[in-house]
Amino acid sequence: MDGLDDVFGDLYSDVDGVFLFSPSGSYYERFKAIEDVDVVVVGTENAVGAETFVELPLSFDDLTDRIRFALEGALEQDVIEDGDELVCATSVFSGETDTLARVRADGEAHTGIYDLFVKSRADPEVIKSVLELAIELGQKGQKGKPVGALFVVGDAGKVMNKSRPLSYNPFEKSHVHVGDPIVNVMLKEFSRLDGAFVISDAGKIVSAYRYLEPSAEGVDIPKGLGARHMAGGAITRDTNSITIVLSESDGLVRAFKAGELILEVDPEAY
Ligand SMILES: Nc1ncnc2c1ncn2[C@@H]1O[C@H](COP(=O)(O)OP(=O)(O)OP(=O)(O)O)[C@@H](O)[C@H]1O
Ligand SMILES: [Mn+2]
Repeated sequence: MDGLDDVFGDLYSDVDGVFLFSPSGSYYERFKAIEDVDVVVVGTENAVGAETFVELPLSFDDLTDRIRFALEGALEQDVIEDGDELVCATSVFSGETDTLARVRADGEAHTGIYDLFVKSRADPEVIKSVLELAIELGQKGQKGKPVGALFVVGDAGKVMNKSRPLSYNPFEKSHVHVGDPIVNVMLKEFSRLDGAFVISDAGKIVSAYRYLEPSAEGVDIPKGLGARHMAGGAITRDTNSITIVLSESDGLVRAFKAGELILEVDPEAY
């Protein structure tokens, strides 16, 4: 008859690697001593001085986001390979390791979440705030009606040079930042109106109502998307910005980087 060890042991039997999320030093040392196991430490910092480390831009409250990010980062750094079976040891409740998840690395399932945060100029916290805001806008709309929005994040000086005002900029003399609850209300209100929001690397709202005029040459965005998405994609090739676009027509939130669509999120499924 099986004991619990046998049954739960299936979770970590025959794995190609172990991902330890923010382990304590002593916990990590115990794993290091085990033969034939590749240990990857994942966290916002490499506190244990691990040889193999994948850095998280944020700790990701959502467990699936946390693991997805680690997998994409590890694949990107060639720490693991497509098809590898992995066990992730992380904390959901206690701050200490209390959860195991077995996952398979799938190169095809690439969401772009790692590229979006780690390989961008803007502060990862700022990108996360804007992404969350767009998702929230997509879920709720503006007074119940679907709404579209375009946020350009990072390299704001250059973005301003590649755009022109459609109207008076309500953020002209203000020093407000994304993430601040009041600002989120303002951004939602202004999202009813035309044009793009321009946000600096550090999250300062530089402008609303910008009409983007990037060169669209060579930009390859999926067919069927209109002017907002074309401009949103193209500006990220002309500048070092990333864009987060909420579509009024299909309700999806998309992120563009270097002229390419790299992340697509359905706010309803989030
Ligand atoms: N170059 C641009 N810069 C900033 N905003 C733009 C630009 N082009 C279009 N927009 C904004 O996008 C809005 C929608 O335009 P359009 O329908 O062509 O885009 P779309 O990509 O189909 O977006 P949606 O899926 O939301 O309909 C416009 O009303 C305008 O506010
Ligand atoms: Mn449209």
